[in-house]
Formats: sequence, C-alpha cells, structure tokens
Amino acid sequence: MRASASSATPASPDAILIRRTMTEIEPVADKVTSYFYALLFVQYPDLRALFPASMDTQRDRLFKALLTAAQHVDDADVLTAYLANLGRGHRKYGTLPDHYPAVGECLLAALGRYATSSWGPETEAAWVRAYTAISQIMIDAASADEAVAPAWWHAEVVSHELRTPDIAVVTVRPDQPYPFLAGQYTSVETPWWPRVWRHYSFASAPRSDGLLSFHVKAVPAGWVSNAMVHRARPGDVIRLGAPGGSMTVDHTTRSGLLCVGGGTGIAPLKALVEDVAEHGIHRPVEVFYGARSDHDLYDLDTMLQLEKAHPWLSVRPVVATGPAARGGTSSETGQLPDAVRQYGPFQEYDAYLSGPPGLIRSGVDALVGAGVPADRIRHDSVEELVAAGD
Ligand SMILES: NC(=O)C1=CN([C@@H]2O[C@H](COP(=O)(O)OP(=O)(O)OC[C@H]3O[C@@H](n4cnc5c(N)ncnc54)[C@H](O)[C@@H]3O)[C@@H](O)[C@H]2O)C=CC1
Repeated sequence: MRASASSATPASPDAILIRRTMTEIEPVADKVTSYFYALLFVQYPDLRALFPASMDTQRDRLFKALLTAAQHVDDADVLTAYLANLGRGHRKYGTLPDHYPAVGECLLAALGRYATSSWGPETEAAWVRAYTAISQIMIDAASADEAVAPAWWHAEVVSHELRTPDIAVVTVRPDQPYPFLAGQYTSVETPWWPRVWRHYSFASAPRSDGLLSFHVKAVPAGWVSNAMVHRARPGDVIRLGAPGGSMTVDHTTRSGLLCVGGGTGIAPLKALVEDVAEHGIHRPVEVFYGARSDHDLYDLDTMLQLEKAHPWLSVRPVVATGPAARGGTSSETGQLPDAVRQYGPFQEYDAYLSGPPGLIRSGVDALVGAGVPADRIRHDSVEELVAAGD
C-alpha cells in the first residue's frame, strides 16, 4: 500500500488523455468490455479458446486491470511491478506475444466507440503509446519467467476433509516442486470449469513433503469453490498458477505480528504462525480469529494446538453471534475489528489482515486506530478477493 507518484506530481499529457477516456467509459464499462470481447472473438476466433466459457468475471477483470494501469500510468515502479505480475500470471492462460497486438487493436476500437467526446487522434496516440509500453512489460516479464518456472503446475488431490457442510480442507501434491512463501496465494483451475481460475491462500508454510493445503468455502454461485468442496476427491488433478501476494513475514525484524483473520481468512495466518515457529526467532504473535458463530470456527482446534505449543502465540476467537467460543487467550463476541480495538497498543507490530473484502476495509481502519502504522498493514488486493469469493 503506497501512494502513487501521480497523486503528488503533475500528470503527464498522455496520463491526462488516458484518464479522460477512463472517466468517460466508466459508467458504460460493461458495454465497452462486451463490445471488446465480441470484436476480439469475431476478428481473431482462435483466441476464444484461451477464455472461459462464461465471460462474466473476465469482463470485470479487464476493466479493473485497465483502470489500475491508467491510475499508475505516470508511476513507473508501481506500473511495472503490477504489469510484470500480470504478464507472468497470463502464462497459465496460454497467452503468447502475438496475441497482444490483436487485443490492442480491439481494445482501442472499443474505447474509441464509447469514449466519443474524449476520443481523437491525440488520445488514440496516447493509448497506442501506453498499450505498447504495457504489453512490452507483460511480454518481457512472461519471457523472463519462462526460464525459471513452469506456466502452471498439475497437482493431485491427496486428501479432502469436510470440516463444515460448506468448508473443506483440500491437500494436493504438485507434479514438480512448488516454491512459495508462507502467507502467499495461488490460482486454481479445476477440471470441471476449464479456464476459470480463482485465488486461494496456502494454509501452511512450505512443507518438507511438498504438499500444499487450501481451506475452501463453497459460496453461492461459486463455480470453483463449489467444485473444490463438493466434487473434488483424492486422485482428481487440478492446475495451479504461480504464487503471488506480499502478505509474508519480514524475517529481518523482530517486531510482533498482529494477525486478524475472518472465516477461511485464517488459512494464510496459520501459515504465518508456522513460518515464525520454523524460523526459531520467537516474536509475539497475536491472532484474532473471527467467524459468524462458534460452529464456523472450523480451524480453532488447530490454532489452539499451536497456541499450546508456542508460548509467544496468543489466539483469540471472536464470534459475531451466539455464545463465545471456548479456549484461547481470551474469547470475544462481536465484530472482529471491535475486538482488536480492545487490545493493544500495537505500534510495534506488523499487521496482517485476511478474510472477506468488508473485513479488510474495516480492519485497516481499526488497525490504524489501534496504533499500527498504515505502511505496516499487509493484506491481499481486495479486487482479487472479490474474484476469489465466487
Ligand atoms: N488472503 C485473504 O485475504 C483470504 C481471504 N479469504 C476470503 O475470506 C472470505 C471468507 O468468507 P467467510 O468464511 O464466508 O467469512 P464470513 O463472512 O463468515 O466472515 C468471517 C468473519 O469476518 C467478519 N466480517 C465479515 N464481514 C465484515 C465486515 N464488513 N466488517 C467487519 N467484519 C466482517 C465476520 O464478523 C466474521 O467474524 C472469502 O471472501 C474469501 O475469499 C479467504 C482466504 C484468504
């Protein structure tokens, strides 16, 4: 979380033109992205096979990516980091350098059609420059990544444990080593919904046996989550993309860790606790684990066992309704951010937030209120979480 340079320094002429287009198309974003994909698939029918059967989430993602790029167009560091990650992430879709000009041509045609008052030769030229730069960063990052990592991994389900009627702990064995850091996430594609990818955090620090675990909650209309909870069985093979996310432990400091997790958001926090334990330098770790009710604290036993084993760890279950859970350093009823506010001070802590988007948003405010400096609060991108929730 850092401020964009573009908010502090005057915007470049290209940035002004690009943002003008974005402002104009924002109210009709659905139409622009539908037109873009329709044009792309008519002009370049071979590209249809790279996309999922249903394009709903995809349309939204394209617009958000454009918006992010437009916001940071003058901030080379942020833009490059974002686009390089996007370029690497596109390898699993089978994206090739040749595809970029086709996409650019259809994108500009769609923007020109809907941004009627801001479009003209100058604006078009600004978009051509921006798109050329964007695609080059993505192509270069993908090509550099090819030398060091596969485009995707196959992983076989080796165990599937239903913890509640709609939450499963799924453990998989990747077909080749899968390097990642505790606190990161990956993208998952199931055999039942080809080319539909969703993000899930790793529920453990890297293990010596190479196995990876995920906590998945089946949500209404969630294709991948329902398949993972209700269909996947040992022997099924899923695909994994590259690891991502910066919710990782800074092992160069001895600061405490304040971990606030709601629902299946406890998964990466458990991984962080294991990471601190394995590192051997014992720092205070405070975990606030929230759920709607006692029954929804599906991983409380594991967290309490960790608490028993590690004197530097405090686990505080927080339930929104019903009787407070038994166990832990303390046990609360109410909303997670309110529970965190009762404790502290946390000035000397690095904070980690994980869970539903609403919790991330209100949690950041609560943590700042509890004295945690904003630049020491880590969480995954709320946009990605929205996509992960279905
Ligand atoms: N890396 C991450 O941030 C991860 C995020 N998730 C996300 O976590 C979510 C888990 O869903 P569920 O288990 O159904 O969670 P849930 O809806 O049952 O909520 C869990 C907890 O968060 C609190 N909460 C929810 N919305 C809140 C708000 N607006 N303000 C304050 N507190 C709020 C609830 O009171 C409860 O304590 C999914 O959206 C999933 O995508 C899951 C794993 C990792």
